[in-house]
Amino acid sequence: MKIALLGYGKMGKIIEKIALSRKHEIVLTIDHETLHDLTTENLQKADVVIEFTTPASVLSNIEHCFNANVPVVIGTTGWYEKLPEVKQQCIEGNKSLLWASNFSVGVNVFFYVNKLLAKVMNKYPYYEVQVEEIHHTQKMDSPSGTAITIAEGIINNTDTKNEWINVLTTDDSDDDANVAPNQLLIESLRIDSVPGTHTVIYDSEVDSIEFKHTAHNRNGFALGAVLAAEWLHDKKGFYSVEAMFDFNS
Ligand SMILES: NC(=O)C1=CN([C@@H]2O[C@H](COP(=O)(O)OP(=O)(O)OC[C@H]3O[C@@H](n4cnc5c(N)ncnc54)[C@H](O)[C@@H]3O)[C@@H](O)[C@H]2O)C=CC1
Ligand SMILES: O=C(O)C1=N[C@H](C(=O)O)C[C@H](O)C1
Repeated sequence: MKIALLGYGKMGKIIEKIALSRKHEIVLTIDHETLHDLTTENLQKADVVIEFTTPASVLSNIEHCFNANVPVVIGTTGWYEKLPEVKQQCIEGNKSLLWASNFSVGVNVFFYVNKLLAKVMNKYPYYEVQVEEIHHTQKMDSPSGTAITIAEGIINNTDTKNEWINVLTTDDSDDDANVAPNQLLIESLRIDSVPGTHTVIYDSEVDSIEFKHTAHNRNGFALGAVLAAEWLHDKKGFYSVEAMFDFNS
């Protein structure tokens, strides 16, 4: 497959390596210094685009891909309030887009089990639930996209929580956040070069249950993004990565 990479930072560079190892060809690479090459003509040299950039640039990148009529896999986080609008544009225009807050197999298994766990814990409301995420200090958005997906998995499967709130800290201090009973707290920590750690904690007076995913590096995210591009390139429509990881079959 011919792949265009939008974003050539930490993720773009690993995606390139994995795509080449799977015998794909990189026909276009764009970062903030080569934006002049981001043209419809250049995008149309690719069978599929993989986009890992910034919350500020993702929407215009999606528009470029839709205009060029090239399927696009979106890894960028921090723009999800626009998902309904983008979905509508994609479906009405008969375009192709797949997005994921996290492409790794391990995290997608975690998403699946998180929902089952939330259903079970809903029977025991004396456990208070919260989500913690830890990422490197260069991360632009908080909470992480992954933490939002985890929080939505809990909210949709519990009677006590109907919205999440976020508290961002740069140290491990134990300041108590002001959280209403209907709110699910997402605590975000930014530490050194952590690739991504997510924990769901159910705490009661007598015990705690912790469910945790730790990324050791970024290779799992990158492989998942290439697998998503292979899955999407001949399809039309708007997909989340759940369509690719069908754990029910
Ligand atoms: N969904 C997933 O599995 C994962 C998502 N991410 C997300 O991917 C995004 C990128 O992450 P990193 O690669 O770590 O960031 P990074 O900061 O290392 O790289 C971002 C790249 O985007 C480029 N860029 C900036 N503006 C651009 C534009 N208008 N067009 C094209 N490129 C542009 C920059 O030059 C840079 O090369 C973040 O939003 C992050 O949260 C990161 C890892 C996994
Ligand atoms: O910015 C990152 O690095 C990551 N971003 C994604 C997110 O916001 O969830 C996925 C992963 O955790 C790494």
